[in-house]
Amino acid sequence: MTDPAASVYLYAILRAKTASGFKAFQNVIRCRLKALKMQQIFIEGLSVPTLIGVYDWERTQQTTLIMDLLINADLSEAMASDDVNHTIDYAAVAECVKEVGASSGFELLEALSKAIVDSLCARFPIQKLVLKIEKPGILPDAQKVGIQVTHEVSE
Ligand SMILES: Nc1nc2c(c(=O)[nH]1)N=C([C@H](O)[C@@H](O)CO)CN2
Repeated sequence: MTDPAASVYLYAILRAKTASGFKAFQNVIRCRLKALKMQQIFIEGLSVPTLIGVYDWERTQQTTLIMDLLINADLSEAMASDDVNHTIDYAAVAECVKEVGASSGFELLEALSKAIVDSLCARFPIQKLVLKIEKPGILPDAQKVGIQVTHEVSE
């Protein structure tokens, strides 16, 4: 148990005399531990130039995609140490995504998303990743089209 406050709650449970008191304290602990796991890093509106598209006219030059990333990770060590080496550096994440974009030439956003997810999860201690990829100005009656994928890393 990484949270020092959790031991306080545990002590409180041991002191709880009634069944309802015990349950209430159990719920406090559950909420507290859940909240501690809900640590996220995000990047919004990342421009990623890449060769992408099904049709010939899309493959004559790179398209700039816009990506949002939401990463669940354990940030508690960096919270305590204030050291960037103890967390997932979002600048490094952005660089990794741009590298995949620059070096790939997929037809589908789906295939590109898999390459990005694989690359990020291989390099960073990610628990869960939500990746949204937007392709602006493609359909005449839509501002943007795109996909969103969620990847959970099993323990
Ligand atoms: N689900 C998807 N549908 C489409 C994609 C895609 O990547 N995923 N791509 C295209 C074309 O490349 C589009 O950009 C131009 O029509 C079509 N549909």
